[in-house]
Amino acid sequence: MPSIAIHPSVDNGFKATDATFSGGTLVCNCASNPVKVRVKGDIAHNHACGCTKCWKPDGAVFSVVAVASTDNVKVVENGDKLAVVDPAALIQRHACKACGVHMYGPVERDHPFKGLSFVHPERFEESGWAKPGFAAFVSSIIESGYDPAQMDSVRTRLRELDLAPYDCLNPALMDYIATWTAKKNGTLHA
Ligand SMILES: N[C@@H](CCC(=O)N[C@@H](CSCO)C(=O)NCC(=O)O)C(=O)O
Ligand SMILES: [Zn+2]
Ligand SMILES: [Zn+2]
Repeated sequence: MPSIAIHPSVDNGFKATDATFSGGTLVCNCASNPVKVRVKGDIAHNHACGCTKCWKPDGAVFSVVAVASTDNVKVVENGDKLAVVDPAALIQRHACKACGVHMYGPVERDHPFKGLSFVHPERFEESGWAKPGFAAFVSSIIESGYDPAQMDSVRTRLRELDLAPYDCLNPALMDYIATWTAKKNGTLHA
């Protein structure tokens, strides 16, 4: 029986990570005049995301998404093709109007992720970026139409791929968010 599809970058074995990867150029899917976004330095917190909002390639059940410092993210070509998908969202996902690929999503609001941009490393021209380390918002795939009866199989497959499944973010990021919140409301002192 074919195994459950998660995302093309992990389904048939992940291409090796390069410890020296230090960023590159994200390119959209347009055959002509593609949008190009330069990311300086490595990405962090790469993960599979099952939420309905993150961009997924055709046929993928999960997106693969990571963060970079917004200071290190620069639109270098055809930025006129970009539009914000949902201006009300925390992550201001800038998508190519022609092909739909999300190119970068800065967080600008007062939030623990302020100053970070969400990017999809599979759009790098270069290889060598780090493999996703966990799976977030797994239950959310049901919101995109996934059969709820298959969720045990999905989580089993994610564990096989070393993508520990969580229905929100992983403990490290949830602790980071809660620490920021506790400091902001004065419960925790810096
Ligand atoms: N069930 C909802 C969840 C959407 C959601 O909260 N997504 C997260 C993770 S995105 C990358 O990890 C999030 O932080 N969203 C903020 C935003 O989208 O602006 C659904 O599936 O839609
Ligand atoms: Zn495009
Ligand atoms: Zn998401």
